[in-house]
Amino acid sequence: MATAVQQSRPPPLTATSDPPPIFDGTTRLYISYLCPFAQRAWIARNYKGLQDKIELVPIDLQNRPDWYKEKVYPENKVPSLEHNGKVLGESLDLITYIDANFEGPSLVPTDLPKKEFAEQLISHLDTFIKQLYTSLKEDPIQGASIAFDYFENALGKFDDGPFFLGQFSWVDIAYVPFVERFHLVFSDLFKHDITEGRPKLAVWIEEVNKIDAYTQTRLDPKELVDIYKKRFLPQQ
Ligand SMILES: N[C@@H](CCC(=O)N[C@@H](CS)C(=O)NCC(=O)O)C(=O)O
Repeated sequence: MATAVQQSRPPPLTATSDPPPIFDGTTRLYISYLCPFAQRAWIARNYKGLQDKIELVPIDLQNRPDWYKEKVYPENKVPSLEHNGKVLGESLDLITYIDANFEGPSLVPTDLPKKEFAEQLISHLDTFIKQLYTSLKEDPIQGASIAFDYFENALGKFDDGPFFLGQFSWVDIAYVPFVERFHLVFSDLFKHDITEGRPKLAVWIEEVNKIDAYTQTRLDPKELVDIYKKRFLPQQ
């Protein structure tokens, strides 16, 4: 696996941090390093090579500054994007917004069959995520099997590359934070390898891990597993 040098991560802003000079014309992406939704927008920003055009502002959600809700984003969630005097939210909207409003390689296909398949996969996201989180409380292997069989099958649709639409796109970005988490969590907590019997998923994971725009956003595996252990297996 290609391992790029980890870019330095600014420390998260907390309840005692001053706000940045909001609406001074700087474009800012507010994230939390732990949030899978924020990770999507962060990957899109990196993939398009916008590191110098979109400033990353990490927030400590457990110790959130009041000014974030009051001055930046009344929804009080991450991610949000401050751009041209406005603040926008919702991770999937932010990926397509960043794609449409900034330079860099395109993330949304124009080819009709791919566009349509992308919509189908994006509308399946809520189901996919729910299946995985529910499985942790019920039957992990069964839940993983339903969620990742769909994934494996979807990867067979286009054969001009290892990703959902052949080439890397916003669909891969939308799914990858959850695959990262559940690949590790199933392996560590339940000794279950989600790639077993799913060769396309195995290649997808391998290929996505060659993309710096993504690897720069990955969580520390130990921290990730600890968070899930505490949340889902409190007795251990
Ligand atoms: N639908 C939103 C979900 C964002 C979201 O739930 N973010 C969480 C962190 S992972 C958050 O900010 N939670 C803070 C809160 O709910 O108070 C998106 O896709 O951007």
